[in-house]
Amino acid sequence: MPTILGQNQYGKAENRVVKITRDGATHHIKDLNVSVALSGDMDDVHYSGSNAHVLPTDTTKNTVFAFAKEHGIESAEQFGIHLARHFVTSQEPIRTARIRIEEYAWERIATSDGNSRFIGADEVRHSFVRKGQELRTAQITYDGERWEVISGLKDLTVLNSTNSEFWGYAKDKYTTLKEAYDRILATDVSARWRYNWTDDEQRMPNWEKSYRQARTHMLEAFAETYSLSLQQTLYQMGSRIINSRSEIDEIRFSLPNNHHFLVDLEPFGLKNDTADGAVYFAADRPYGLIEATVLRDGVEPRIPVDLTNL
Ligand SMILES: O=c1[nH]c(=O)c2[nH]c(=O)[nH]c2[nH]1
Repeated sequence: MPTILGQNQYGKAENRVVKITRDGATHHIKDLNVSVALSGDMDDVHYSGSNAHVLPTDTTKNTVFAFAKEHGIESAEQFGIHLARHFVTSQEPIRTARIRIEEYAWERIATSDGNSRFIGADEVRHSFVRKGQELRTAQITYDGERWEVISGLKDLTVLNSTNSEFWGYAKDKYTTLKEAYDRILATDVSARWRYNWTDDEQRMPNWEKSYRQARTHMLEAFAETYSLSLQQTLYQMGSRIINSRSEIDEIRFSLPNNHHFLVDLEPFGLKNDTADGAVYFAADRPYGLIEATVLRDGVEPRIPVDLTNL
């Protein structure tokens, strides 16, 4: 049966590019997922395997990161126009470039209520929380006598664009990680906290207020901690809640380390360091997974170690 080639396109999909621009202590973030699809005179590569017209998908990926560094990301539209024009005008066989962009929206971590102990909105200008993501959870158990209430949240995505380091760790012959003195710290917070309320209806906590406050304390501790490891930040977040909320005795966290790697743009003559306008590759896996319980001194741990069982 004779066959002919129909519509075809190719490129690198889902380039996760994060750009941090610094305006003094105030940082700005652009977080995009960029997919490139190129089409044109591509019969030969399909029919005979000749790659002469094929600009590698790897190159399209590099172009996305290099353009983010060199030309900036004013808007998804402007960035896409720039890329599409480049591919079509620089490679004769490429007739059409389709750039699809998803943009993740972030907002600054700021004080939500007057009585929290935040250090002042304009002092922490490098801390962000992803918009509209998290899920609130609750587990209530009653045996006819006593209650156990475990509340929590998951997928609360937060990011500090500075004030994070990681160095001085154990090394063996398999260690290749470079010590970091200024890195992005980002995680999707999963947390479960257990209330010490068990029976007295009169002394029942205000669940709505308690949730709001716990969330706020968590975000503030994340933003305010100068972090030497995600483990240290986790402990700060947990102890802030235990110390500020007398109704909560125990909190367990599961924190993926959402790695952001500085892209090596040296081959394109572009210096890419953390000083300003740094471009990062946001990797999705594998990821570090940091988990721990923080307890009020003297109480028994009761939240299951594996939060997926809750
Ligand atoms: O905050 C971190 N904790 C680690 O245990 C770790 N391990 C690693 O490779 N990077 C990091 N970062």
